[in-house]
Amino acid sequence: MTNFPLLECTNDPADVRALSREQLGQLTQELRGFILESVAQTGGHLSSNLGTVELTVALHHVFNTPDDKIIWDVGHQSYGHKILTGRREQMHSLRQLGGLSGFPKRSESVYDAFGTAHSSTSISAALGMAAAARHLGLKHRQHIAIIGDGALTGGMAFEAMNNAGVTDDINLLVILNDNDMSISPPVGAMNRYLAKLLSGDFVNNTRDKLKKLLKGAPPVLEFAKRFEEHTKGMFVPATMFEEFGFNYIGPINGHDLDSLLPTLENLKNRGGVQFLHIITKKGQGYKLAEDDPIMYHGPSTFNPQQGIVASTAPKKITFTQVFGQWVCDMAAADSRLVAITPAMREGSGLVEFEAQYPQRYFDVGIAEQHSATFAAGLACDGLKPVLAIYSTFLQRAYDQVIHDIALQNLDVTFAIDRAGLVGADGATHAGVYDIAYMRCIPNIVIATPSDEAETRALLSSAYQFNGPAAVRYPRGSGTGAVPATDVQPLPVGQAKVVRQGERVAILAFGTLLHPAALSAEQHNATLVDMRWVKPLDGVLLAQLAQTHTHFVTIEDSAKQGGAGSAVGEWLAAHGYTAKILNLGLPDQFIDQGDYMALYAAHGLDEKSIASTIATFVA
Ligand SMILES: Cc1ncc(C[n+]2csc(CCOP(=O)(O)OP(=O)(O)O)c2C)c(N)n1
Ligand SMILES: CC(=O)[C@@H](O)[C@H](O)COP(=O)(O)O
Ligand SMILES: [Mg+2]
Repeated sequence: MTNFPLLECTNDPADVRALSREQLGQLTQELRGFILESVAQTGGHLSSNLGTVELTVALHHVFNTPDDKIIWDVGHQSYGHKILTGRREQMHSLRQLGGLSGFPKRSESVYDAFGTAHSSTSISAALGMAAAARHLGLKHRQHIAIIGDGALTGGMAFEAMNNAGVTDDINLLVILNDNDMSISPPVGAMNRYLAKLLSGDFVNNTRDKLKKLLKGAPPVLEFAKRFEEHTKGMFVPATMFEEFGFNYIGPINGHDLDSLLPTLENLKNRGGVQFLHIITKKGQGYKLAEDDPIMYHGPSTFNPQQGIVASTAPKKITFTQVFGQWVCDMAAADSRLVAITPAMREGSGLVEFEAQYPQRYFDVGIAEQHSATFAAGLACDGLKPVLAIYSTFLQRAYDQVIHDIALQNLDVTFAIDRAGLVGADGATHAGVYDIAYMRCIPNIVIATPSDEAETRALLSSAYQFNGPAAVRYPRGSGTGAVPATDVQPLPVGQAKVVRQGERVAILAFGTLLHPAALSAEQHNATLVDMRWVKPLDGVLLAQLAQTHTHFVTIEDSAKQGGAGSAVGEWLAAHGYTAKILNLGLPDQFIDQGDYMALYAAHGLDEKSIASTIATFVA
């Protein structure tokens, strides 16, 4: 690693507060260089972090952290903050087992005022803290929420602003980090509105008039004065943020310390609800990331000199790609199909679909609740919406799934990606609750394919099912089973006996079928690819219960309330008394790490499964 002389002496925000203006400039350069080299070695969220370097330095210089509270929305841009708050030397462990989390985490540092990772929570949390400070008489404490233009598309941000704008006697500063990007290009009317604030009528007019007014003033003062109440009132039309009750300031250049520092100093002592709009560039300072912020949003390891080089080695197709291919093929076969993503076009495999079917593609922004009810609305008119959504983000739309879709038995297909553990993103992104939270909902059917080929077929089954239907599949690839090219479905609620044995029945839900196969051989057990959590294959279960004494269930999701619980309930309800062992994830949050290692640590690799089953059947 390069030497970073000033950064290496900066161990605490108190050190940042002590730096001169000139040193702060040097610190931003070193911090940016360190982030690039460090993320290149570990992988992680690069572009967003490069874009918030100046803001991070300015915030820690101006505010009195950790007493003042900084809340990073999503938190994928908090690496600079981690580095300046005593975690520089642990950055090599970022997103790895036992290492630093890729997101702010209260248990990791006193400077991480609030744990984030799911978007659009920062204003609510900061407002809560600000209200608590008022209640506790902590008059001087500052509460700062930093939210991106992508995260601002989330409904919670508006709920919080709606509340904040009428809350008296609090210190709340919302900083909108507007880089005109979500993961993919931003969508929606809010994006258009922000663009309007930056362009033409609004800013140019204002700037020209202010220039005249402030002619001769030194540059720093020019910025500070620009925000004085009397000039603002005279020249700047009210923004929607002002209509919400905020004092709107900006837009200013978020890479220019001479703009950021005086503005933040000015805001620090103002009190009330303030809204600062800064303009930044995702990937700032690293040309490759500036040019392709999507590619550099969350890269794995790479050489910073070369940039990301596409591997030439043959790669297994991922589950996401299976979905991406299927949705295009099914759309070709059925003109009623429309596809929806809440801001995860690339991650959900919808790039090609958008290219082929732009009129049938909907990116609704980071708005999972809305995406579900929007799907419901489409279904009411006979369209067949496919909602592509990560398991962890579907949690956001729970009531919409129940109340707006299932209760009305609407024909919506859920393509649930990132089911199971996801690896480097850790507990915040784990897709391990979906089986438990969905299987209690009437009307819905839920499939758990064991490989890529089955994923495609079960997507067709779910799509053809007339009602809400979900297919959950993991990140990455599986056995490499080549999917068919047709869109033939498998029957709903029918499992597949993979191996016929006796006495012991191993019922696998999803891809853990494969590591369980060894145990089936060892114990001459029956091995079943259950395929469906709901409905369970009752006919097969009854046969097995009459001929087997021991049942083992296995799933890559939370055991409590999961697929194994469903089997246990079924056996009990039908009066069977077979012994049952449920294998799955425990009742605890599982932090980041290599996901194979994490499954092994929780007894879900081939070897551990074999030994647990051996003990159970002995
Ligand atoms: C509820 C939720 N949905 C989706 C995501 C996935 N996600 C992470 S970052 C991101 C884009 C955020 O854009 P923005 O807030 O503008 O930050 P930027 O990446 O531009 O720095 C998305 C969609 C998430 N973290 N949380
Ligand atoms: C911060 C965030 O929520 C996303 O960037 C997420 O990390 C993407 O995950 P995948 O890499 O699995 O698409
Ligand atoms: Mg953005």
